Amino acid sequence: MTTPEFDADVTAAIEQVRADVARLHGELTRYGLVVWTGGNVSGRVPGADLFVIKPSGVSYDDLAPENMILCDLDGNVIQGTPGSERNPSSDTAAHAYVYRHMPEVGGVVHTHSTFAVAWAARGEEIPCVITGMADEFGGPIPIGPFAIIGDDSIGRGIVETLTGHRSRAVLMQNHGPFTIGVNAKDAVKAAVMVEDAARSVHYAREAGPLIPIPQERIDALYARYQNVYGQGGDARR
Ligand SMILES: O=C(CO)[C@@H](O)[C@@H](O)COP(=O)(O)O
Repeated sequence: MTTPEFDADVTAAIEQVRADVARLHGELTRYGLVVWTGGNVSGRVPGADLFVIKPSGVSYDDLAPENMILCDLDGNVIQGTPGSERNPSSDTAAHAYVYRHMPEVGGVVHTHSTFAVAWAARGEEIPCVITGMADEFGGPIPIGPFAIIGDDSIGRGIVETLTGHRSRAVLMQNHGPFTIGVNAKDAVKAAVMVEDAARSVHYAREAGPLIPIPQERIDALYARYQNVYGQGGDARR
């Protein structure tokens, strides 16, 4: 089998995304967002119609840049590249669909984080009742449709739900959260923050009625957080 040739810039970009995606899977376990081999992270390769995703069902302890899987935007594994001997993630078609239809997206993450999955099991969006949600998601975290795993269904549900929506997270009904970002790290951050919001709002609602935040306040909080919070060189600026 021949190894495909990429120019120097694309080759360097592929290596960087492989390293980032492999390392970022460790953030899912660090924040308790997955058990066993559940969940996955992918990253678009800048300057190429390619993305990198984890191999299916491989222990997080064994993930490394060289066993990440390089795919085209149709979700086809690029044969002859490192890792291509394994099957890609179960959700490869979903990630690929998002990359094809949302060109601004550079990273996609899926987890089975407990509280977000509980909201997904009820098919209930998470209301925006804490400033942390206004900051990070600019409003409620929406529910996406029930979708079968393995074809374009999940990806179509993500794109239909998040296109034109401020949220970078969607709770796919009966399944769990998928998040998007300008890069893989940004999508992982959204996965961490959606679980934090799901947990806080769950406990708040258990204890009593939720106090809504006026829309103009949500808008102001979101604008500040997206444009002022952090450092000027942050990826989302
Ligand atoms: O949710 C599902 C399957 O139901 C998958 O995302 C999860 O099991 C992770 O699968 P992969 O190891 O990425 O193939």
